[in-house]
Amino acid sequence: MSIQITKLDSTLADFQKSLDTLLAFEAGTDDAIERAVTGILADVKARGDAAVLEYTNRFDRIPDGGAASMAAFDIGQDELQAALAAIPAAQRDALNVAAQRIRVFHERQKQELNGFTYTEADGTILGQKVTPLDRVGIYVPGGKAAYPSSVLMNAIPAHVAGVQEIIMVVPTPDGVKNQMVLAAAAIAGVTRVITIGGAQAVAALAHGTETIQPVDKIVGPGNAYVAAAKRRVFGIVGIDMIAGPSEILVICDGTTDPDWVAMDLFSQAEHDELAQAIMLCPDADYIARVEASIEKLLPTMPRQDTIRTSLTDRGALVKVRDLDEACAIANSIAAEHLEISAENPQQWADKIRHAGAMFLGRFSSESLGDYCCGPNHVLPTSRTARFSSPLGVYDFQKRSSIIHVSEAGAQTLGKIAAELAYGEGLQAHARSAELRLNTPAEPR
Ligand SMILES: NC(=O)c1ccc[n+]([C@@H]2O[C@H](COP(=O)([O-])OP(=O)(O)OC[C@H]3O[C@@H](n4cnc5c(N)ncnc54)[C@H](O)[C@@H]3O)[C@@H](O)[C@H]2O)c1
Ligand SMILES: N[C@H](CO)Cc1c[nH]c[nH+]1
Ligand SMILES: [Zn+2]
Repeated sequence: MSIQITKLDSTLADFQKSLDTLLAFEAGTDDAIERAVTGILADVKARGDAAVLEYTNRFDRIPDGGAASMAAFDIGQDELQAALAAIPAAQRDALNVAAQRIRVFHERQKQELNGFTYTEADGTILGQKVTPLDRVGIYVPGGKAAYPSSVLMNAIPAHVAGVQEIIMVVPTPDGVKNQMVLAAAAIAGVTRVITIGGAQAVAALAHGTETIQPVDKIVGPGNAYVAAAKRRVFGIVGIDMIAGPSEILVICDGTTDPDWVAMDLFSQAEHDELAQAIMLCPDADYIARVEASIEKLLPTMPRQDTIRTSLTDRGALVKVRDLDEACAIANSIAAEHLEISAENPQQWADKIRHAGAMFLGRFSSESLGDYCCGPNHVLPTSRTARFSSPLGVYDFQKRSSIIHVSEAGAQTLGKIAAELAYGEGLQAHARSAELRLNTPAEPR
């Protein structure tokens, strides 16, 4: 069955409109999903564990009539270690190497984020103290596929930041626990694993229940229900970002093997029917070759229905005037993943301002970044890369300002503060500063 992937041409008058239509998707804004999530959040807040239990039994199709109590969803450290010991050695080795590379990258990130202090001539000390969050919830998606790599990507930066308690939630559809997910949790040092998912898990982490203590922040990707729930609990807890369905944008100069590019597009399309996969290229012949590769390779793919829907609904092959224009379009799309599959990729990367992660050169397939390069794979989607960043150590830390004013400093700063406070009509502020002056000023 041939695939109808959208073809756009940037030289045509209706190009921008067609592109906007293709991109018009916002995670967590579907009305029906919003209504369902609002109900679930309120119910879990009101009824706690009983509601989480009911929703989990129903949405995750827990067998044998469902679990009788929340205890059934808790996975102890023994079970995590047993899973680590039981998985094939090749999987264990791959997880360990990936974990180590992710740790090294995030340790480097932590060094960049250290606090600082400096002392002024009059002895006043100013600075910034960085402290980890106490307790975080990490959401690991598990509805359509299991993601051991997402366990590592969420938990390792939390660990590196110094978070003491990492509570992981992950749904187990049909009650099936993925052993690699449990093994990854053992490697990443997760404190507690609870096999619940969706909006009910987000609600439990945010509000707390009889058996789950509320966390300070919830991080991690998920489907539209998870995204909508995170949006709604923001303020009660912190959230990292809304990381929704995956996206890939490939800028290609037309010299990469077209099979490579086709498979790179598939790699994100296979996540979700709502995933987005787009290629920008100035060479019409090459675009036709990529299309032929898509046709050739799709029947070989196990998840071809998902890929087909994703490419049909949210995929595109775009003919651009040149790579400069490709970079401008890439900035407006602000994709989660941007591959620059071209000679001298750095010259084009210099022109990119908005992308969750950039993969430079034809050997940097996005799939390597998903698993083991080291940088985080939890990335902003739905054009939010314009204002947000990959999940990182900074998401698990906060900053406190340090202000230690000397007596001499209080003389200079007191006069300035008082002047500004009177200007704002705030007497107490002004007097508080003036009382510390060696030569007290008369109240104004
Ligand atoms: N950005 C990233 O780093 C990243 C990484 C991995 C996966 N992803 C994305 O995460 C998403 C994972 O989605 P998923 O569905 O596989 O797993 P998920 O864990 O996000 O969602 C499964 C849960 O959704 C809830 N749900 C499903 N249907 C429902 C309904 N009708 N009503 C109420 N709740 C319902 C259930 O509670 C279920 O447990 C995909 O879009 C994938 O592309 C992103
Ligand atoms: N590409 C996903 C982020 O959009 C992450 C992932 C996990 N496993 C495979 N891929
Ligand atoms: Zn992926």
